[in-house]
Amino acid sequence: MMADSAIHKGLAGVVVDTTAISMVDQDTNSLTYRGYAVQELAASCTFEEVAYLIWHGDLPTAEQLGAFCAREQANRVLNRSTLELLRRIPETTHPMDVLRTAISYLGADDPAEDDGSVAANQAKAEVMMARLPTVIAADHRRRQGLDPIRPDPELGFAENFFHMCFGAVPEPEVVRCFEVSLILYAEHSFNASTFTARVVTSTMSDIYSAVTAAIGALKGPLHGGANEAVMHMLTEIGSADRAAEWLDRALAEKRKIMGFGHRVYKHGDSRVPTMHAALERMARIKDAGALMELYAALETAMDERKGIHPNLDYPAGPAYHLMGFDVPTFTPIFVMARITGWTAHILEQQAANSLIRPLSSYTGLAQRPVPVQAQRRAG
Ligand SMILES: CC(=O)SCCNC(=O)CCNC(=O)[C@H](O)C(C)(C)COP(=O)(O)OP(=O)(O)OC[C@H]1O[C@@H](n2cnc3c(N)ncnc32)[C@H](O)[C@@H]1OP(=O)(O)O
Ligand SMILES: O=C([O-])CC(=O)C(=O)O
Repeated sequence: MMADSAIHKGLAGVVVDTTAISMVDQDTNSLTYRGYAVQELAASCTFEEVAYLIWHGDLPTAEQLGAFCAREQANRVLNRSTLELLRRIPETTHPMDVLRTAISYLGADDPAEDDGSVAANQAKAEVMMARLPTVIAADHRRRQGLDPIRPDPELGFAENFFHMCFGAVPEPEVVRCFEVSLILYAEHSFNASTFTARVVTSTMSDIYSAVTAAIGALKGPLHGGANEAVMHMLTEIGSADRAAEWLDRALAEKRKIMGFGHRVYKHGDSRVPTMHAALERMARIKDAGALMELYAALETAMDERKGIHPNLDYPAGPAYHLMGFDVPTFTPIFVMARITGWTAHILEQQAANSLIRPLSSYTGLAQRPVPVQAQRRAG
């Protein structure tokens, strides 16, 4: 094969493979999952329906959805050894590291014979989707010195997460705002964490290794970690009247403004209007006018100074804060949703695999002889 000697730093603009899972179109500023606009899915579907769609290519019938939800509900409970593991992880550990460890352990603890088949990996993906919220909620409660709450099989995926975190399910509008965020976070083509999962899969490694690596990639603040960083930033700024001055200083210090900019969307993130509307609903419910003024002031100042628009993490961070989650839970919630996209891509990569191994252009020293030992030791 002929080598392409051009350097594509960060693989920007490089098309590395095909996918039939989602389409991110920067020209029309749109995002579709299996051909459906994400805004329409967010308006009328449950997260469980969207998960099924991402995995199977079509929305489920009532019968398919019933069977899928029954499996999800049955898979939620953590076994004793996983609970023991969670108790032994230091309390100072970031929840993303807790999740990375938990998924890695789930793989080690999986009694299934790993034949790597589509059916086996689909079943493992379902188990991860069902168990991740239980791990995240147990860890959320541990930070407050509270015992875990068992999942409630009578509740839907989103409702059950609130139940396991807080021991209560809030009003339906809050649950719906949360569910909308999960739908928007579920899938986004070849983003850094999904690509990481595909790289690991391309070596014919196993699904748990691919998801563990993807969690590590998502944690960084240039990717999923930005939803936590947004909340820290808003807290640091404090109030709307300080936003412009704070931004000028941050830009002068060459800081990256969290929740703004995107590798693909240069005219605004397709998911932001839907998540912004959910955030506004949350702000009305929680009477959070001051936070919304600060949010708008920073957005306006960033547009005026740099012409850079918010990405999904900008409205998602404050929305999760208003829902009552502590900041370290924000990126794990992203994982709860993106597990669907990651595992769909792992299955797609397996179905038409080619080892992912790009080239690099060497800039180090020219070849030179290894000095004899006496010369080496003399320095
Ligand atoms: C769900 C998600 O993962 S969405 C992304 C979440 N991440 C963030 O919100 C972190 C903040 N954003 C960023 O760091 C970037 O916008 C990224 C990493 C998301 C995208 O980066 P890239 O595609 O590499 O854009 P790039 O860094 O080339 O930006 C182009 C220019 O805009 C500037 N820019 C882009 N985003 C930002 C930002 N958030 N704050 C300040 N300047 C920015 C860059 O400094 C660069 O300026 P320059 O040409 O003067 O050097
Ligand atoms: O696509 C990206 O590069 C990042 C992103 O928005 C996502 O993963 O949801």
